[in-house]
Amino acid sequence: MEGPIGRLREVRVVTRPTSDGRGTISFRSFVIEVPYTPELKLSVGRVLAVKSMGGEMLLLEIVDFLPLHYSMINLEGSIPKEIRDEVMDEVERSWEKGSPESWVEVYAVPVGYLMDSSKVTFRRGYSPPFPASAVYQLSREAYQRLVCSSSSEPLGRVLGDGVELRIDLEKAVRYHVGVFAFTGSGKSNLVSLLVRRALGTMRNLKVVVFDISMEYFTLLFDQLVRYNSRVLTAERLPPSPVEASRRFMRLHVVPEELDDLRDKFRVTTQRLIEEEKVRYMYVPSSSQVLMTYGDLVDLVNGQISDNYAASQKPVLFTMLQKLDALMRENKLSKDDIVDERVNGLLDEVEEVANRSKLRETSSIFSFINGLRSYLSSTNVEPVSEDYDIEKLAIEILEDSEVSPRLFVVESPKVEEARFVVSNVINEVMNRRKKMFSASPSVLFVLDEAQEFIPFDTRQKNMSEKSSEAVEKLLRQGRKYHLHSLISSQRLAYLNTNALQQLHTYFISTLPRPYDRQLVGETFAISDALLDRTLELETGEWLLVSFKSATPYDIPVFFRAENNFAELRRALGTT
Ligand SMILES: Nc1ncnc2c1ncn2[C@@H]1O[C@H](COP(=O)(O)OP(=O)(O)OP(=O)(O)O)[C@@H](O)[C@H]1O
Repeated sequence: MEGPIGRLREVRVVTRPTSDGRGTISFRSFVIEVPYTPELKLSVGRVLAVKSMGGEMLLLEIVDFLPLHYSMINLEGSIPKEIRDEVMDEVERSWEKGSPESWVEVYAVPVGYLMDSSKVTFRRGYSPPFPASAVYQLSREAYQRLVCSSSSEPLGRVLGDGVELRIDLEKAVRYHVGVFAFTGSGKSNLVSLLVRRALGTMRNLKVVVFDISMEYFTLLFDQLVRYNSRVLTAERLPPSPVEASRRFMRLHVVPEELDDLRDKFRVTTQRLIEEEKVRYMYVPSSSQVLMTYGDLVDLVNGQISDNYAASQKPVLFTMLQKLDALMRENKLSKDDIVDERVNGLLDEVEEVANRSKLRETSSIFSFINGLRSYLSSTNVEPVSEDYDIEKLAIEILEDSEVSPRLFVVESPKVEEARFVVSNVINEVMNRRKKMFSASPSVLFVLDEAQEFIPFDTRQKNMSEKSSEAVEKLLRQGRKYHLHSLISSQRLAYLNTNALQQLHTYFISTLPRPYDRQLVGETFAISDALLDRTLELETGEWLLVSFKSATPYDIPVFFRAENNFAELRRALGTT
């Protein structure tokens, strides 16, 4: 620990209603008086320690600070102007040289840890601090031990003191990651940086980026070149690689910062097309969405609860039992697509209906016939030799050194993107569940996540399906080594069940108080700390993590490395 910087003067408790309005939440805040000198260096996010009743040091994090001068405290408008000016001239001069009458009021909040100062060890807990006690600043080494993992390349530098921030990416990925910030704060830059670091440090990881804004082809360009990879587009490209590369480039915006690399991009894209790294993926139009066994069970259940004559209901229950037996026997899940195996079942149910002496005009017969004609009209065999979602799922799960590691799946049409997201995730999860091995690990990246897991799925086409798939991935994915990184502009628009599954949050400017309050409540962090995110510049982030990215759950403000700079370096153009 370094020498004392000041003394604890006051403890305040702030209480407010929770963001859902159902209860209240309180935060403690401390006021520390620090003597002012022109050399004094303070920054938001710095960690302090103060002696507590339990004998250990209580850790606090700075959320704000304000210089004060004794002469200004009672300098009200009732004092003649001439005297006010004279006092203020004096005070202004004092900031340059320091004065015993000036000090800095530092506001800090407890971060939920106590420190044994002799061994520099930390444990979770809270113990009330003694008022008027000396407050210390943590040494650089102690701070590093608190917030930095030893593994992986740095993600950036801590704001204020420049410590390199290294996080435990493997653990962060395992427990799912969220990136939340107002548009233009650097979300896609950070997401790309995280993908880059994850591929670099986790040798057994594959990454699948679902891209509706068509940004990641450029943001991860060097990574696509470096690793075996696939960029999958729903656009049919011309057969000639030169033409195809021109067309493909037209579909993508090369950011201004990389304008000088436009030619290099075009020529290399042509190579990627020749190597089949960039290729067309067949996506059935939404009208061709195929019925799953889950849909069929729902349909039969729907028939049972409809106004059917009582005489038909036992037959429908028999149909459910037979369906259940068929699924068990064939190890089918509710996400598997219905196929010709259902035909036999329909014959049996028809037989039961006949034996029950139901009238020929009974609606159950038209239900069975409807299902038969659906089965004969859908071609559930692969439509063609095209690369499709099934092939993608197979490649994602392929555990071989030569199989692709990075996939960018482009679909700018939101409804289609939801279809792709839900089908890819379901296909990968179902296949993985039937496998003996949980290798490789897979990270699914969902940018603009509000489109896939919206708060309200009722109004949006296909969003119920994508929301269900992503929620399942977030809940069950970890045991199958399937993980997720989601990014969005507004937390309020997202499905809250999904948010609770994320253990690591990167937050930049979130202008709406509700969004900040939601994060505060999820991680029990003070509003005052989250309010500081309003002052963050592009590329600056607050990292909060629960038992994952950092050794202890201490919120860290940092400046992320610039993804574009790394891209340039990798392309040898710096
Ligand atoms: N860490 C960083 N260092 C330097 N510049 C950065 C950093 N992060 C982002 N920028 C710059 O800020 C700009 C916006 O970044 P980015 O496109 O990632 O924001 P965004 O939040 O994804 O925006 P949008 O929501 O509009 O897509 C880019 O020009 C990028 O170069």
